[in-house]
Amino acid sequence: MNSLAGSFVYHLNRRNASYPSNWYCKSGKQVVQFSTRPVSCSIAPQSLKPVDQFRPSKFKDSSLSLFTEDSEEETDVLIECKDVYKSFGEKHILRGVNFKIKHGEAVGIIGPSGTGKSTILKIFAGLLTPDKGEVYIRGRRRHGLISDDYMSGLRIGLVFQSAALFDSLTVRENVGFLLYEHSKMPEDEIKELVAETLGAVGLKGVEDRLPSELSGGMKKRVALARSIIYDTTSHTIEPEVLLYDEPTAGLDPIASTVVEDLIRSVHCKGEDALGKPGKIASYVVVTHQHSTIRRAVDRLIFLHEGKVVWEGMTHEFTSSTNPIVKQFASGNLDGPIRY
Ligand SMILES: Nc1ncnc2c1ncn2[C@@H]1O[C@H](COP(=O)(O)OP(=O)(O)OP(=O)(O)O)[C@@H](O)[C@H]1O
Repeated sequence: MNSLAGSFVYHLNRRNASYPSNWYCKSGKQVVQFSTRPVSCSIAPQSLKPVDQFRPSKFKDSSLSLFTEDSEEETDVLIECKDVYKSFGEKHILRGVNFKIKHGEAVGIIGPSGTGKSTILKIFAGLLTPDKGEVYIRGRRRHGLISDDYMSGLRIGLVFQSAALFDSLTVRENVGFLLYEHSKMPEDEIKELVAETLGAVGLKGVEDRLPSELSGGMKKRVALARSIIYDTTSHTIEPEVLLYDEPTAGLDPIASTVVEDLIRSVHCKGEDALGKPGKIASYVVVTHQHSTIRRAVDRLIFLHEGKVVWEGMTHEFTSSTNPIVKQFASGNLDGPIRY
């Protein structure tokens, strides 16, 4: 697994794609670690609609690539990969990846190690560019990096494998980081919002702790809180899509269940720990864990040797007759997947 140094909600902002390695937040504390600016990409402030009423807009700008078909099915598509290729030097990782994720879906991307699952998430987030092929987000072609001007307004949250909290900042400062740094919200409102957001992920009374005083599972929940918090005073909408890279890696089975349920709870079809409807419209989880596959997602996309080899509903996974899926599901050493 490739893990990035910084990881949370990313602001896609062309002017500030990177920070110097020694970097200080407003409070004067050194937070370093970022090679890439934390972004909470915001999809153009549109009229706020409940997520179940949302349909992607059509754009008139002819310089943007659009879906050519105008069917209801196409307008429901949130993310589309069309024949995406990506190599790192001689390593040809993605070799013609095609799939669509619809608005509102909870999708898992699974497959053997090194097959390019995290690479796909990074392409969605604009941290990497495909060598060939196209990625569309809400019908708008993602040409390049987080600097994509026209993607301004798109909110994509990332929760990476390591919680990647700033060690020198308290939980409150970590969760409220973007608001302290980039919003005009008064500090007491941020404090209140941070407490509420931590409550939504089932964590109360830990605001003044440092990350070193938390368990692994708690850190992941703090990272999740950091990715779902947003400036309630601005016109931007809540995160459109959250991308989770191995959110349960390294957790014991019970801590995994807590995180899996949490992922469900912040989805618009769920209910958070405070009993409120979740705010995340759609999410994509990259995982190896069977419990996460079963519990946290509805549909699966199976990647092998750089291509999608199977797609299906989660309940179809264990009964699939596809030899690659069968081997992966059973953990058998014999089969088409070679290590
Ligand atoms: N920036 C990079 N530079 C060079 N190689 C890279 C880079 N990013 C990824 N790779 C390589 O690409 C391959 C795919 O990596 P990726 O992390 O996407 O796989 P994965 O399917 O998520 O793997 P795992 O399940 O083990 O986490 C790996 O061999 C990795 O070493």
